[in-house]
This record gives sequence, C-alpha cells and structure tokens, in this order.
Amino acid sequence: YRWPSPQIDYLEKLLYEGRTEDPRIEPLDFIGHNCGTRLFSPIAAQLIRLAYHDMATHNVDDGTGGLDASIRFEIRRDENIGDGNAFSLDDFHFYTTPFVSMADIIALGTVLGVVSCDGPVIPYRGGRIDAISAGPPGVPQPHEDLASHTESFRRQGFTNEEMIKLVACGHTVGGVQSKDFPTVVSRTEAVGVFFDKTNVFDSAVVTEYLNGTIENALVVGRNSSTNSDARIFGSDGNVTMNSIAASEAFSKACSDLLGRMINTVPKTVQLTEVINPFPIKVGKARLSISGDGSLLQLNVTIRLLEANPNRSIKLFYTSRYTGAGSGNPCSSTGCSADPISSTGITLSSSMFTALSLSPVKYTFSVGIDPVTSISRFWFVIDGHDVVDNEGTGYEIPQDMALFDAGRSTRTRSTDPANRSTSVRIAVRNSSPLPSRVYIDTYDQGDAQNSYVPGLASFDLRPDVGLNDTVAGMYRYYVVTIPDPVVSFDAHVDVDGQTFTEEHCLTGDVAPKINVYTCCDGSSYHNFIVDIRGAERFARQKTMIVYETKAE
Ligand code: HEM
Repeated sequence: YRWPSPQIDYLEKLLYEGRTEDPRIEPLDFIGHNCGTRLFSPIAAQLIRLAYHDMATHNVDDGTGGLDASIRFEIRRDENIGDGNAFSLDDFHFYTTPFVSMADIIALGTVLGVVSCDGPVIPYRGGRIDAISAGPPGVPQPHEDLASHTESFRRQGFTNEEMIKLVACGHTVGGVQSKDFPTVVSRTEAVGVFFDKTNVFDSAVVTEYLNGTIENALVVGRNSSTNSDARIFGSDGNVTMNSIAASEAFSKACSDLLGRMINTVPKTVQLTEVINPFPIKVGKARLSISGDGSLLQLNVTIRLLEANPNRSIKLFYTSRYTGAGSGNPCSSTGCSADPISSTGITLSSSMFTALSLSPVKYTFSVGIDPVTSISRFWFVIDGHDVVDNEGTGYEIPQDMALFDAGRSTRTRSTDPANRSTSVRIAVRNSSPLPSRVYIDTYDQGDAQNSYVPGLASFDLRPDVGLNDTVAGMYRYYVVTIPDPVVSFDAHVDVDGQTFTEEHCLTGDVAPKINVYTCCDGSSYHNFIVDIRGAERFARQKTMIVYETKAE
C-alpha cells in the first residue's frame, strides 16, 4: 500500500472507522450496531446470511461463482427467501463506489456484523468483482438430505468437518421465521424461533445442541424432514461439535471459516492483502477555493492509532509554482500549518472497540496562496517524527480542476425525480483555454435495476454568473446532473493533457448536513439535523431525522 489508493483507503476507512466520507450516508457499522435487530432477527444475522447465500453458488471444480454479488439478480429465487436478504442488499448498495464492488461490501458486512454481536474479528481482504448476471442456483435448503448438503458444501469448497463448523458459525445468530418457512415453524406458533438462547455471536448453539437444551427449529423442529442442522451437526457422531464447544475454539473456527466464506470468489478474481488498520492514515486531500474566494484551501486529515493529549502535529507543504508573479513560494523547509484542534477527535467504531483502539484524527484546513499553490505536503509529529509517505511526501497531483462543493448547489424536493445537483468546477486559467470540461458520474443503482451502478458523462459549460475568482486565476464551469449521482470524477482537457479530480461527492454540496452524535457515539442517539437528501435516512428508525431550510 502506498497513499493514495482509492480502493484500499476507502475499504480501510469503511472497515475500521465504519463509515464513508459521504455525510449523507449512515455509518455502515451503525446498521447492525450492538447486535441490534430488524423485524425478527439481529441485523448482523441478515448480513451474514446474505453473504453465505451469495457465496453458496461457488463451484470449486471450475472456479466459478462465489462472493460476487450475483445475489443481486437471484434475490427472488425461493432459496433466497427472507426480507433480510433484500434489506441487506439495500443497506449495502449505498457504500459501493466505482472502485469498490457490492461484493466487497457484502463481505465487509459479515465482518462488521460478527463484531457487532461480540464475535471474532475476521481478517478482511478487498478486490471482489461483481457478477453482471445471475449464477446457477445452489443454496442448500432444509428439506434436502445429508448427502446433498455434503455435496453442496464440497462444491462450495468445504469438507464435511468444515460444513459442520460453518453452519454452526452461521446459525449462532438469528433464527427461522414462520412467514418464510411455515413448514419449519408454524405461523400460529411464533414469528420465529432463534437458533440458540443468546442474542450474540457465541458457542451457545453448540453447547445447547450438545447438552440437549436447544430449541433451534432446524434441530428439534416439529418436521423431522427439515431438521437439517440436526443431520449436519450429528453427521460425524458430534466429534466436530465437541471440538468447537469451548468459546475460544468456536471463535477461532468461525474467524477462519467465515473468512474462507467471504474469500470464496471466482478464480479470475485476485483479492488484496489483508487490510489491517493503518498505524498512520492520511485521508483524502482536497484542494478547493476558500469561501471568500481569495485563497486555495487544502483540507486533509491524519489519523493516528494511539491517543496522546500532549502530541503536537504540524503540516508542511511546498509550492507548486516558484517565483511566479507576485506569489511568495514556500522556503526549502516548506510552509507550515497547525491542525484545527490540537487535541484531535477521538474516533469510536465497532472495530476500534473490538480491537481496543482509540484512534485520534486531526483535521487540517489550510489557506494557500493561489499564485504559488501547492504540490505536496507532509507532517511532523512532536517536532521530530516525519510522516512523509516513505520519503516522497503526499502529492497534490493537480490544481487545474477543482470541485467546488461550496459553490455547487442542490435542489430540495420531496420528489426524488425533481432533485438535482448543479456541480461547479473551478478551472485554473490556462493558455490555451481548456478544450473540454466534463465529469464522469456514478450512481449506485436501486432495487429496480438489481443495484447495477449507473455511469454517465456530462460536459460542463462556462458559468457566466460566477466567474473569475481567486484574483482572476480560476473560472467556473457548471452542469446540472440528476439526483441519483453520488460521485464523479472531474476532468479538464487542456493542450492535449487531462487533469482529473477523482471521487468528488455530491454529498459534499452545500447546504451541509451536520451529523451530531450524542453521547459517546457508540449508542443509537444520533441526531441528524439540517439534512439534505433525507431520502438516504428514511429507513433508519433509530435516528431522529428532520429537514431544515437552506442556510
Ligand atoms: C445446509 C445448510 C444451511 C441450511 C439448510 C440453512 C437454512 C436456513 C434457514 C431455513 C434459515 C431461516 C431463514 C428465514 O427464516 O428467513 C436460515 C437462517 C440463517 N442462516 Fe442458514 N442454512 C444453512 C447454512 C448456513 C450457513 C453456512 C450460514 C453462514 C455461515 C448460514 C447463516 C444463516 C443465518 C445468519 C441465518 C439467520 C438469518 C436471520 O435470522 O435473519 N446458514 N438458514
């Protein structure tokens, strides 16, 4: 890894901080937080089941199928019955990007789901590629016999012993619902029956099975033909179940096997290395134009894994253009700036809690002389520790095309079809003038189109109403794009060269959403005020959501 890597940077943040940079989108790790439930079962259970059902069509013989989000096209099959699957897909699609697939998010959902129910930390790799159509059927069903289950798991790449363990690991949270499986749990009997008596990720499903107190409807259900867990768990005389009865053995087995499950991918897919929390994480660097139009402004964050109230941290940068016009280039030691707060913000998330980490994030917002601009930056901690991207510094690749979220606007409407964003790009004056200013947009699709992302391209025109800012050094270009667009790459073609600003978020467009987190951030008391894009939050019953007028 070397900064910047959009894919790894994004996945690391989503995994460990539990959120994206888009202020409209609920943190991913809030979804199943504290093993919270949705309808009948823990949300975590719904996320894990979705990942298994997506993976279960893998064929180890020819290396096809696996965790590839083909479930997007298979969701209406009988073998995928259950609202949890559809809800989970809908949860996940908000987190895809042009460089992170739905399959990667489905896999990440299992890791976060298990941790949110106090289960083990499963090592996570990225790089999955989404299928573009349905795969063959093949999710095991409870009425099938042991031979067909054994063969089904063999095809998925698991031995008999691994099958027993994987089913126990899956069936430690959640249960069977009568509305989905009325022959297993009668509708008049109950809404559903949980697999074990604890609502956490633990070995109770194993111990209750071994000591005969289990109520799991797939073990002691009223219909013996659908007691698939009983057949599987007992298939080797309980040898395997006994081997994972102790909690450490259960945790270890589940971390390994659920890890194998999410890493079961088509043979053409190359996964990344395991993504561990970065000891030092530099966020995305954004160069924009200050509110009063007089300066360039660099916004960037640095996250350190350990809290230290006595730490001092400074950002240094070098000029892009030296001796140009009236500007004052930085000296050879660089210009310097302090963070907005010297104490930083302590982060909390499901993963950081599971790993006993309390990282601190420092935010820098640095005004920069537009004449000399900026080419690279680095940090110095406590006056001596230099953090400089292995010697090269953190590069600002270009200052020709800058997304100006503050001067872009977004229409408000309760009707999604009437919402749009007017995107403004500040383009640095050049000779010759740019031949083309355009954006490549990305939207995450929706349930109607099986969450297939939408890609489009829009040309911008000079914005005559808003021109010549930053001492006449930048000109604005504008285009209005439809609402589903969540991100775009902005390009400026000048004299045979293309300058690009990547992964700009329409969610950054003013008026801003402020997410105020009450209490310690680990509870559900989140108040979202001054919200744009309220539709993003409509499903979240645990939050108070309201919309205020534009500032
Ligand atoms: C022979 C293999 C399997 C069979 C026959 C089977 C069957 C079932 C059935 C009938 C349900 C109830 C679903 C509902 O009521 O909507 C269920 C739930 C569940 N299964 Fe499996 N399953 C198998 C293997 C697995 C595996 C390997 C995993 C994951 C590692 C898994 C994870 C889950 C989870 C987490 C739930 C609970 C979902 C919830 O409560 O919302 N299952 N399974």
